Amino acid sequence: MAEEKLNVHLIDHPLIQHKLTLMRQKTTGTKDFRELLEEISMLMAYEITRNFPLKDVEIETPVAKCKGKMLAGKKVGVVPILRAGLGMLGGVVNMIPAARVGHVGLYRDPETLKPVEYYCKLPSDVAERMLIVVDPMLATGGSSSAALTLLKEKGAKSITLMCLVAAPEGIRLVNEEHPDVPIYVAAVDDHLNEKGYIVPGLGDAGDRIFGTL
Ligand SMILES: O=P(O)(O)OC[C@H]1O[C@H](OP(=O)(O)OP(=O)(O)O)[C@H](O)[C@@H]1O
Ligand SMILES: O=c1cc[nH]c(=O)[nH]1
Ligand SMILES: [Mg+2]
Repeated sequence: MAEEKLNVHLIDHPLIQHKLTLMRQKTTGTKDFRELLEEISMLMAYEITRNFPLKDVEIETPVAKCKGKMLAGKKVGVVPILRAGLGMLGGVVNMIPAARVGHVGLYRDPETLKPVEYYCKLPSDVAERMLIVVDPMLATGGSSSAALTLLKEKGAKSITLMCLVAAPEGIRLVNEEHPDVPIYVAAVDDHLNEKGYIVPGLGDAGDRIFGTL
């Protein structure tokens, strides 16, 4: 992938790599898996928001008046892709507590690997918000791409996609269908297997988060 010009950013902070390795291990149970995903999501949100614009404000401390900085610009919306995206929601909202939350429900048909939509509820001002779409797994890219298409149909203009583990196939598809959407990932894995699972990946994220294995 390295030589291609792709709209993808790897967030490979040592804490994230360590926690992701723990998540990948098949012996890691639901409680730890969920906690680690929330912690990584917080760290990724911290990185994604690094270039958020600031404005000067005048404040008064208990000691003196002074100038400070506060976030300026567009308000944020976080959109988890159900179910597994819910595992990343808490971490992002911890970092951006004023964010509104929309939900897009999609599952991947196990035979065709195509996304099937079953739910959509978004903030009414979605066109004015900077949306962060979260889903731990970007495999074929079908689910994320369908979610981005749906959000654009509903008026979204500014979207970032944040995934934990991606396959090169998924990055390529989302880049092709949504070149305007930057993708942030904690790892780019090797390939997809014949069932569309990311290799080495971490298995079925939704099942590991919710204990439905
Ligand atoms: O890139 P793709 O090939 O579309 O695969 C990735 C999708 O598959 C998983 O969801 P799943 O269908 O397992 O639903 P779930 O979150 O309800 O478990 C995952 O959370 C993504 O949404
Ligand atoms: O590896 C994969 C691929 C799709 N969905 C998952 O949860 N894991
Ligand atoms: Mg699943």
